Amino acid sequence: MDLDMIRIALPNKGGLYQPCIDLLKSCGYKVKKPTKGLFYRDSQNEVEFYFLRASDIPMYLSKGIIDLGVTGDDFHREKASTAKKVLDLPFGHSKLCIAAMQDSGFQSKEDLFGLRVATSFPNIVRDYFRDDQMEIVELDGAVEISISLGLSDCVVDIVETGATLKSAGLKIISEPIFTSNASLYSVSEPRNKKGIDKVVNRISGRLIALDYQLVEYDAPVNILDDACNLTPGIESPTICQLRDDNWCSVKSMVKRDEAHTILDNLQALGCKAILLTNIEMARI
Ligand SMILES: Nc1ncnc2c1ncn2[C@@H]1O[C@H](COP(=O)(O)OP(=O)(O)OP(=O)(O)O)[C@@H](O)[C@H]1O
Ligand SMILES: O=P(O)(O)OC[C@H]1O[C@H](OP(=O)(O)OP(=O)(O)O)[C@H](O)[C@@H]1O
Ligand SMILES: [Mg+2]
Repeated sequence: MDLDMIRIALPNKGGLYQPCIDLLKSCGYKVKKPTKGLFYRDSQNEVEFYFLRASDIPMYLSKGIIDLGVTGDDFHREKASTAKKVLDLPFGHSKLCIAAMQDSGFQSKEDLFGLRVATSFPNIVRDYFRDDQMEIVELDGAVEISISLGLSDCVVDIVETGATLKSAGLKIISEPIFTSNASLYSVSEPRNKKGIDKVVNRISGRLIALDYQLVEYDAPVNILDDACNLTPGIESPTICQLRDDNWCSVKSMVKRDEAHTILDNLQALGCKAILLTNIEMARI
């Protein structure tokens, strides 16, 4: 084992796979899953990628076998992992919901006491219901079909849009029991903290870059204060004098989801040559 290399676990398939690859590539890592293999080394950046089941990544982290891993918060909780959450990632948003047949008549958690519940998250379900009489049927996947096959009376399953449950003739009962997204987790006692921090700084820089855009515009000096109030930036806007003394050029970071409203308001103030661009990477 090369101790200089940081070992990073990524889900080998499913909904988290491609967003993970895209995120790491955008951070400058060379990462690809070999057609048959589960390992790829990026020597230049001193990292090794291991492609594992999302549900197994918490265990590898708990045992200190890998340094960093991306998985869902639901699996982290289910496996009672000792890994430390480092970053929330902007994908893999889902909920664990209780569901039963549309015509079952079940309306609340209490209606399910003593019955059979099928799930891939037995520990979360046990903690939620706290009912010794309930039978928890553990399944690896395709949980939604277990009721119509006669294996269970209800399920606790991952829901994003609800389309899977709907097409299986199921309805959601009560509030979600767990809300999840993909996160970057770190081993709790790092052997190479410097190396881990380097990776984490790149990824958090990319997340900031995704959250913000760069606005540049020319403002008449008499409205400069008003314009800067609209675009205060993170530290402070950059201001350059134009050749024409009556005008300044301003550059500032703005939140992506506020950018277009800010552009409307800058234009209404009398600013010109307003440009909005994406940020590839940011180190704040
Ligand atoms: N439809 C979805 N939308 C958003 N996140 C999801 C969705 N399905 C699963 N996830 C999340 O992705 C992670 C991996 O889920 P899952 O176990 O389904 O992986 P998978 O690779 O699809 O494996 P499997 O083939 O066994 O289902 C979980 O943390 C889960 O919360
Ligand atoms: O609410 P929805 O938008 O329908 O998404 C939820 C479904 O997505 C996941 O399945 P996935 O796509 O991973 O397929 P899988 O059955 O192979 O896990 C999950 O296991 C649910 O079945
Ligand atoms: Mg899946």
